[in-house]
Amino acid sequence: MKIMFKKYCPSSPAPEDTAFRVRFTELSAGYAGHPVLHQLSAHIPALAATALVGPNGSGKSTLLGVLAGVIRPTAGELHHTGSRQPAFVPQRGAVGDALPLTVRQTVEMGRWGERGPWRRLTRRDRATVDAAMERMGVAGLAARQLGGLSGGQRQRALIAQGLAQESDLLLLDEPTTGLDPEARERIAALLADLVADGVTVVHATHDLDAARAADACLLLREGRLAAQGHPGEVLTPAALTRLWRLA
Ligand SMILES: Nc1ncnc2c1ncn2[C@@H]1O[C@H](COP(=O)(O)OP(=O)(O)OP(=O)(O)O)[C@@H](O)[C@H]1O
Repeated sequence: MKIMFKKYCPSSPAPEDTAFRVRFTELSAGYAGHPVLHQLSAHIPALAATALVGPNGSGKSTLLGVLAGVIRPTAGELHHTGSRQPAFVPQRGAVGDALPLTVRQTVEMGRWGERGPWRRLTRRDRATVDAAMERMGVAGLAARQLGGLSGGQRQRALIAQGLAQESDLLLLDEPTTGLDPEARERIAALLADLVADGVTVVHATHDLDAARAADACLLLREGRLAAQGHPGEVLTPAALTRLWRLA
């Protein structure tokens, strides 16, 4: 099993490097005594949005964890063309309501990878945090407790934490689940803006409209890749019926 981060060299990208941000081959992964992903081979296109779609338990979050580097593959190859560590935004429900954190403190945690949790943030760190909050439209909520926000506000604060990591690869676990249509649209528009600005976005989703708006789609079934390609080709009525009937 190999995991590789390629050194970033903007002046002379190899031709293949411009095409994908992550590529994996025969990738398997899971939890102690519980294999989940089985021999997946696919790539995540660079500077594009990729949707991970599949029924509950099909392995979307596990694949995000592998791409984020928090779950170690048990077999296969994983090749990153970027040199920056991916930024991972977990499911909103995984972030405790009871945590006594303000929005600003939450977003500041995005600098910990660079700074460490106990070091004072530099002026540049604070500017990065401010810019991330501004970008996600949560600057006006900076002093509010995370647990007291609406679902959409909280999701934007968590994405701002991801942005504060200044990665070129943003991984999001169900960023629009449980949100009303307006909040969903706002997040979809913000993610599209990030892609236009050079961020590669991968999001696990049950929201088929969000998946159809992506540039690429990986369809998972029981930890295996059922299809990959453009959402228009992958998310056909026949494929979706088959997938959910078998789920
Ligand atoms: N920490 C864990 N320890 C053991 N098994 C786990 C763990 N997390 C997930 N699993 C199992 O791995 C399998 C895949 O789960 P995963 O969360 O990756 O699927 P998913 O497609 O993201 O599901 P959902 O749509 O419900 O979020 C499931 O059988 C799940 O029970």
